[in-house]
Amino acid sequence: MKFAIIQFPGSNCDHDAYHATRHVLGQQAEFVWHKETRLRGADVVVLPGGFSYGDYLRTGAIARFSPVMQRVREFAEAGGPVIGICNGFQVLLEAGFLEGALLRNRGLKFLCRHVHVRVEQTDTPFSCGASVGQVLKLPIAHGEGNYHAAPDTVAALEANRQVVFRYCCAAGTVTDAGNPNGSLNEIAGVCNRRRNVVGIMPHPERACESALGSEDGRVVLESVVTAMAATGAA
Ligand SMILES: NC(=O)CC[C@H](N)C(=O)O
Repeated sequence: MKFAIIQFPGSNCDHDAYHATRHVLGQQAEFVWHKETRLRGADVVVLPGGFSYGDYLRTGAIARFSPVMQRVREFAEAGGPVIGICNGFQVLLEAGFLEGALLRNRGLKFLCRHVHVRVEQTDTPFSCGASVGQVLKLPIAHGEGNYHAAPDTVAALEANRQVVFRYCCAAGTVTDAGNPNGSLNEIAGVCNRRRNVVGIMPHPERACESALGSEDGRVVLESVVTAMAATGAA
């Protein structure tokens, strides 16, 4: 199975995503420069974390215009699995693949530490290997991770079960104490209505080996390998 890892100018978690998919999961992985207009037969698209275009204007606001994004849109519209991690999540929101926005963190500080998220939904390609209520210890590294949306949008996301990951405390209780950045409803990750596009603020690709302090992120990437194998893509 092949992962396409999109590289924007300023991406800095592209190599983490490559390492996790290629070396930890043992899958094929290829970098795809943002100016390219093909995805090289990829089965999964990863928009990695970083500071695309230096986070100028707004995070993800310039990257959404990169030529490759048209191809990513077609891929997603055809049902292909797409995950945006951190800055990738920001790009997906700016590009309108997902609803809402990521504001400056409550407290206005860049946060770099481990947090816990609870898996809320398992019928997405990036969570199908987990169980509902499973708690994952994952690192965050962001200045703009404060998920926000209009009240009716948040209500619709909840009603449609599009909140896939929620910040929680280590025991799995969802409270403000486990919310690092002020996100509404403790939202750490959402999916689109079709459920094939997922955005997540913490970094599962940086939590795939015990040497990094957690292997809990593996289930996110392994899920899509299992999901695609079931379709015959592997
Ligand atoms: N790790 C990242 O992807 C950084 C995210 C983003 N540019 C921010 O600081 O909000």
